[in-house]
Amino acid sequence: MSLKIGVPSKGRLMEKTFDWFGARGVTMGRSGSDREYAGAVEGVDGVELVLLSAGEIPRELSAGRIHLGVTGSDLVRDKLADWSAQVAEVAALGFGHADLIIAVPTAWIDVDTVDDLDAAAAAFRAEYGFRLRIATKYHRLVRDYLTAQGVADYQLVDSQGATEGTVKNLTAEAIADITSSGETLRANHLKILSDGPIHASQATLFAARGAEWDAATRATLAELAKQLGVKAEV
Ligand SMILES: Nc1ncnc2c1ncn2[C@@H]1O[C@H](COP(=O)(O)OP(=O)(O)OP(=O)(O)O)[C@@H](O)[C@H]1O
Ligand SMILES: O=P(O)(O)OC[C@H]1O[C@H](OP(=O)(O)OP(=O)(O)O)[C@H](O)[C@@H]1O
Repeated sequence: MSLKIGVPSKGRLMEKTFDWFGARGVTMGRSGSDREYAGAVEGVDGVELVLLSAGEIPRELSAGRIHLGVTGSDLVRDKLADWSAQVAEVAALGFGHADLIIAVPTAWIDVDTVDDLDAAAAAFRAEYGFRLRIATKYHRLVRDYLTAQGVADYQLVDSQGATEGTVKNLTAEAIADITSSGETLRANHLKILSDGPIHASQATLFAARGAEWDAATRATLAELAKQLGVKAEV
């Protein structure tokens, strides 16, 4: 059986993933045209490339349909319950850095921390009769974080894109989203709570604990890990 490795098929992580492996002597590329989601790996025998959306890689790892996968550490933590029981972190790849943060309108001069947000949420509910809305696609990470911080008087509203626009559009009062340059937040008159990020994400190589690891795939993993200069234990 060959070892299946899932890598992002497009978007901001794809090229840098190819570069990271290429710099270590493992060449990845699409096998056909730009539109074909099949790929080839050269440099280590027995590795099969599977091109997938970054957002789907956590689920494919969890199901054991791929042995290894590259995606953002934020996506694995958010999409998988008890993620570390399902996947092992093999290597942080040093690119795709982005912080998952909570942001509120710049005009909220009394709100700078999560504690302030907690107070504002209570006041909001008293005044408007419904819970303050936080727009996000990171439901698990945000919920776990706010629970740990003792914040309960809020509701999450789902936003799968253009999340910073929800405040202006009056569908949320605050947002929780990924930021890297901060440009999108600034452009939408939002400021980050000062407590630090919920999660500092980067592209990471994961191994699926539940994939079928037979003697052949284990041998391929050992060879690949040696070539990449990483330690891989599943
Ligand atoms: N502005 C940004 N700068 C750097 N990294 C980012 C930024 N926004 C998101 N990311 C990271 O990129 C990863 C997601 O990549 P991308 O947006 O290309 O995938 P996706 O939205 O899942 O794409 P797809 O539509 O293929 O599923 C996440 O891990 C996220 O942390
Ligand atoms: O801090 P910045 O450098 O401005 O980047 C942050 C933006 O990048 C991501 O959006 P993406 O480009 O993936 O689009 P999306 O809104 O469709 O998620 C993220 O959701 C932010 O909106």
